[in-house]
Amino acid sequence: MPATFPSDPQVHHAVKLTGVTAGYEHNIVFDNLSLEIAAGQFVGIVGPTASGKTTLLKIILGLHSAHAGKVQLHDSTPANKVKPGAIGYVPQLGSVDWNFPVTVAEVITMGLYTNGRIWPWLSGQEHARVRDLAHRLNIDNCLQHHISDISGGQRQRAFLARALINNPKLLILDEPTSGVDIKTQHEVLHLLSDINREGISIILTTHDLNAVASHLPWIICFNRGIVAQGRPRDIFTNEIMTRTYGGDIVIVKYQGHLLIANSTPLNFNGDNQ
Ligand SMILES: Nc1ncnc2c1ncn2[C@@H]1O[C@H](COP(=O)(O)OP(=O)(O)OP(=O)(O)O)[C@@H](O)[C@H]1O
Repeated sequence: MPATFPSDPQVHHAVKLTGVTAGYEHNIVFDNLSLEIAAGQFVGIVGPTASGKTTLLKIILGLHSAHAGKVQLHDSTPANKVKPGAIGYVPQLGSVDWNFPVTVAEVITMGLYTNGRIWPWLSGQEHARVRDLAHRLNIDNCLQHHISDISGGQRQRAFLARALINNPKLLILDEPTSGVDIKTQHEVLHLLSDINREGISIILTTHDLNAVASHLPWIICFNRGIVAQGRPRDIFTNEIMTRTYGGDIVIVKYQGHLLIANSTPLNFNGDNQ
């Protein structure tokens, strides 16, 4: 198993972190972190809660400043100098206020305002782009619906369309598979694979280990630093899962598939004890 994604001088990087230390006031979340993600990669970051996954995404996005180290996007650009819109970001949808009075079309259109523009009118071309993206993501029939009146999977697609509206080269998603059923999780990951095949680099975080094991080509196990990274079949081992999560995860190989389960038995009430 390669320790890192092949480091080749010819490889263009979507993201390169060198010796990055980051955290909040007295809480250092990770120290001296180096990470390279090649352009065109589709990477899943997994790890226990509070292990620093969102903090890492915020550092890449330039939403949070590192205490030390260098953050580069697309080979040489300092992360905070990247053109607005060059990175598409889908935040954790758990943090969104669904009572906010906006329609799906307005959510998608908001993506156009990340570049600091203030005029509210869309050109004919921009209207067409909103419609095309909605069609592509199969939400064209709910463009005028209020965001509280659509399903979790449709909301995820609406925010994905918002992130894609500026044709980003890099797409970053924080837990895009949370809060939706297993079928929708697979649909979202299929959709992301299609988007990745068009040349967009993708980085996502997730707690859905089975979903990423079957859909993503490259996994980073993260717990306040990189525990391991590689292809799912090399990463989802009992040894690496124990190092990442402690002792609660077991891996079962069944008919050529990896099944990842919580090893803590349930009692009669269904509560973990
Ligand atoms: N805005 C903040 N201010 C202070 N501490 C924070 C802030 N955001 C996160 N933290 C702390 O930083 C650590 C890492 O949090 P982070 O959200 O990056 O973890 P995570 O792996 O994304 O968690 P989860 O899987 O639960 O979303 C935690 O100890 C958390 O309490």
